[in-house]
Amino acid sequence: MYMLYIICHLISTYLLPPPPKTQTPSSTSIFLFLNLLPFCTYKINSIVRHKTVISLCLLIDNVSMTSAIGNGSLFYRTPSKFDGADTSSEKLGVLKLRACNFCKAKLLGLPPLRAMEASRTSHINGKAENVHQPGYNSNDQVTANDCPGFSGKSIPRISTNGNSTNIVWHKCSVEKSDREELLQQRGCVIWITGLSGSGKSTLACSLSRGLHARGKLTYILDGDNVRHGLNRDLSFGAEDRAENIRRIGEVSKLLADAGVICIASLISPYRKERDACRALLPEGDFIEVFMDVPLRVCEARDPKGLYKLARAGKIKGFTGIDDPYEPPLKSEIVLRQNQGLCDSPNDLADVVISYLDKNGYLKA
Ligand SMILES: Nc1ncnc2c1ncn2[C@@H]1O[C@H](COP(=O)(O)OS(=O)(=O)O)[C@@H](OP(=O)(O)O)[C@H]1O
Ligand SMILES: Nc1ncnc2c1ncn2[C@@H]1O[C@H](COP(=O)(O)OP(=O)(O)O)[C@@H](O)[C@H]1O
Repeated sequence: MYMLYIICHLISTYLLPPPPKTQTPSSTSIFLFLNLLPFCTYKINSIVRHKTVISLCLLIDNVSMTSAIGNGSLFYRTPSKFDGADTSSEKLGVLKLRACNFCKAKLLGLPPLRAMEASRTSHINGKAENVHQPGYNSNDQVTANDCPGFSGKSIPRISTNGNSTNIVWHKCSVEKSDREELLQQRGCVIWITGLSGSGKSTLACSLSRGLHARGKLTYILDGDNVRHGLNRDLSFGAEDRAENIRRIGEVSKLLADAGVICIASLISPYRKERDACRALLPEGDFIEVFMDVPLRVCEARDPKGLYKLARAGKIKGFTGIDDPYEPPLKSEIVLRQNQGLCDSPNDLADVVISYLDKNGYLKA
């Protein structure tokens, strides 16, 4: 068999015509075919399974085929970066785009993406729904949603959501679980609630630092900070607070879907709105942390002087003073003082990290 390969190789190298000067797509394909033919006869059976195909893809795309197969046998010398399967398939015309993606994933050690068929459950309005696409064929490798501009046969489901009419949910074959595998963690929301001065922001920061040190991707949505941008239009009136909570809940959901461990720290004084945020996420992915610190402790801390202003009547509707705070009834984690003393922020963060660890959020 090896002899046969060597003979074919010699024929390919010395007897086949020299590379064409003009590189038209048809001459390119014919020339490539002639040159690959002897090689294929040697290992036609294993070419799909064997790493040869991996090497071929890379070699074809990255380096001159001249050095790979024989002297002057092939003609394209492409840039050394592997920046897209379309480029290589366009140039060579023979290698399947999917094969190239597979090879690239193999070489980079990435797990292959699941087929579209396995991923048709989606969350719409917080409810798991089966995204039904009429005409969807499980054998289709590309759907309209996967490829904008593709005029396939599936008719998407049009829906109405609040004031948004005629909207369509677009799905992509790269899903939450794919991102989680990449990040080696599970996307979730840690929702820290409590009075002003109870230590929400401090805990959020310690937690983020602790998780970051363990190689986990986090992002903090702090009420104060979000009110500097996205929620700058909102006041501290009941309706606006509810909207503040709702928006942060929606952004948290997106971050969790991105695979991130999202840390939301805001007073979020209303139980109903907090529970609505919980309902946006799959079971277990909303972890409520209640900073159960008495008002007198928060007031004694008063790091921003706001309690003083509120007591003096200079701030109206201050939470805990003249605006309500509804403590959670059943949060996953309650952090309270021990014999009148607060644990350090790092110790409190460790409690949360242990919870995440125990419940499998720190691995994919
Ligand atoms: N009226 C009133 N009540 C409570 N808090 C007030 C008020 N006015 C301003 N602040 C400052 O705003 C921070 C709270 O913002 P949040 O977005 O977390 O509040 S809420 O969830 O919408 O209730 C809060 O920050 P924290 O102390 O970090 O909680 C206060 O600094
Ligand atoms: N675990 C803790 N023990 C003692 N003091 C704390 C603790 N966590 C935070 N603090 C202090 O309490 C004050 C309020 O903390 P902060 O994180 O800003 O609360 P919040 O975000 O809930 O308003 C700050 O002065 C902070 O240093």
